[in-house]
Amino acid sequence: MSTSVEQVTGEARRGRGSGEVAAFRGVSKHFGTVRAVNDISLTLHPGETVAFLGPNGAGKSTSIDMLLGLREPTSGSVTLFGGSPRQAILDGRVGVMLQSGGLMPDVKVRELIKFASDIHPRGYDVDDVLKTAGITELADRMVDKLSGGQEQRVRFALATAGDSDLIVLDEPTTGMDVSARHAFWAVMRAQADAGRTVLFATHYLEEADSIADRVLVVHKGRLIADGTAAEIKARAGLRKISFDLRPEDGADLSLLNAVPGVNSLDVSGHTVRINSSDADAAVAAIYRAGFYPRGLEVTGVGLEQAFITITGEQDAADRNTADRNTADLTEENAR
Ligand SMILES: Nc1ncnc2c1ncn2[C@@H]1O[C@H](COP(=O)(O)OP(=O)(O)OP(=O)(O)O)[C@@H](O)[C@H]1O
Repeated sequence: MSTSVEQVTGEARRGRGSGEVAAFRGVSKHFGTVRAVNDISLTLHPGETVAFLGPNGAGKSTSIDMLLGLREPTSGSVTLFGGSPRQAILDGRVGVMLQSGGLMPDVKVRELIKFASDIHPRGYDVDDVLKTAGITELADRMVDKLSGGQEQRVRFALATAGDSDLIVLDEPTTGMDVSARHAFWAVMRAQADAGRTVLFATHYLEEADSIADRVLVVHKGRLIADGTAAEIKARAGLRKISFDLRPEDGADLSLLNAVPGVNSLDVSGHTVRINSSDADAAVAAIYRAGFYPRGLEVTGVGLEQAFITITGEQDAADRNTADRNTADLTEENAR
């Protein structure tokens, strides 16, 4: 089953503000022959928490750079709050946490945040920012003596300071330990509950699944899915079937290879796990083949499996197109 942006779309915006925070209109960005971003159109609405997912090199950072006016599109347009990204940033409407960019050294955390407040168009209370980000205990530490995870938390504090309308985070939890991540997402939820729009790129799919109310999947520069995590999981069309087989039931495991709709099959000890695109047919076939499955469970797959399926389908579709083009060319040359 192939999944298109049109199929997985729209529903994520239910109940959200109808205004426009950001808009990409037919945006492409090429670096020489590399099509880093390829004809992306999308709108972010007020109050959405949006996860931006994609394999390495998919075009997430390039898209974020264009959203923030750090790079110009090769074609198409990007607007923030109906105007230019640069203007929105000058107006203090955007809080940002990027992957790169060091913090100012030789100052204490409190001094750094005070300095950032002094130059921020909206200004803010330093103690409030420290408290909100949960880093009050780091206030008197030297910035260049922070651990990687602590530095991430300070960068996050700067991104959330200033009551901006949009917070953009590029892989914000990289380098954070489990408890720091939990604390981080608790703060993020509060930010989203306060009505701020949050866009974050991540490779941690379980974070996207539990935090985001809208998920964008980019692959090879194209937007290939846009919906809630539940919609994307459902559209991947997969169910997970698991059961145990006892040796005394005398099952011939090779018969499992003939079960229809099997996307992946894993037999470990007596436990069988199947990812299936047609769980009903698969379960019926398992019984028909004479198996006696114990503790049979059919559940939905996680966002990670859905992500692998959707990006894999896109790769297969691209290969088919390339094969067709080669065949057409060969035919043309033969004429
Ligand atoms: N300045 C540049 N010059 C040339 N190619 C670039 C440049 N910046 C990015 N690219 C290429 O554009 C593509 C998209 O890169 P991008 O950094 O946007 O991906 P990403 O989705 O953020 O990846 P990751 O998850 O690895 O951070 C990649 O093929 C990358 O090599």
